[in-house]
Amino acid sequence: MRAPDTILPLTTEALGFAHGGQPILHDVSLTIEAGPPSVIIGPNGAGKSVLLRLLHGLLAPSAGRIHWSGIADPRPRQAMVFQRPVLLRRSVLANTTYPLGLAGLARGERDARARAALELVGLAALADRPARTLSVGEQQRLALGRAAALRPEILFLDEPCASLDPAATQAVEAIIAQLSAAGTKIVMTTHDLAQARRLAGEALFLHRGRLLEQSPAAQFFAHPATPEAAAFLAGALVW
Ligand SMILES: Nc1ncnc2c1ncn2[C@@H]1O[C@H](COP(=O)(O)OP(=O)(O)OP(=O)(O)O)[C@@H](O)[C@H]1O
Repeated sequence: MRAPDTILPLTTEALGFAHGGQPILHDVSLTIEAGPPSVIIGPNGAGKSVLLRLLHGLLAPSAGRIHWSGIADPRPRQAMVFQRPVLLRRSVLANTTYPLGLAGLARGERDARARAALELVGLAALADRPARTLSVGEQQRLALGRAAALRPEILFLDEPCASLDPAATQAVEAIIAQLSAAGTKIVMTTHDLAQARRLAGEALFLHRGRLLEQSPAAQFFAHPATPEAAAFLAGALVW
């Protein structure tokens, strides 16, 4: 049977996550459609990373459900990049081909895809370097290239620029914008409001484990619907 063309939209119904009796996310119902990046924002500890991990399937919900469109297994069609990438003690190229091997691609295809991805993230010239000798910014670009080589339909990014300086952040944002323009659905977290304004097509505002708003970015930033979001946008100390 032919695989469906898309696994989007992604919907959640009353999604909840608790750990050790502590509720962390409550009653999160959202729909993620194809299109420009969906950016999850909110104060530290709001549950942004936990939500991303639930959506990617790394954590199991304690309540509610996650539904992907279509009948295919969504796992091969999604990828995730973490705040601090875990790189193998191998070359930049080998780090990029490794997941392609796990995905079952033939050697020639692995190499071609990996080299194209390294080109995209500006690391083609460093293909033979041990990955762990890269700068922090280069390592994050490698993580993005490695994920992009899998050609996911949806790419989850957890604070992709958390430990980067402005130049490295700009490089990563350019890659994100390029992937998005080429049709990859980006779902990312950030606590950097300026970054959210630059990248977001829509904003999802999380506060103390609840999704208080999901709206088009222009609307959210100009007219937040809740006092919590308004205070957060105004730079008040919100937690
Ligand atoms: N895998 C996990 N299992 C149990 N609890 C977790 C897990 N990951 C995070 N938590 C807890 O869930 C709460 C929300 O954490 P989370 O990392 O999702 O917040 P965040 O909004 O991403 O914050 P930050 O901006 O600081 O990264 C915290 O209290 C954290 O300790």
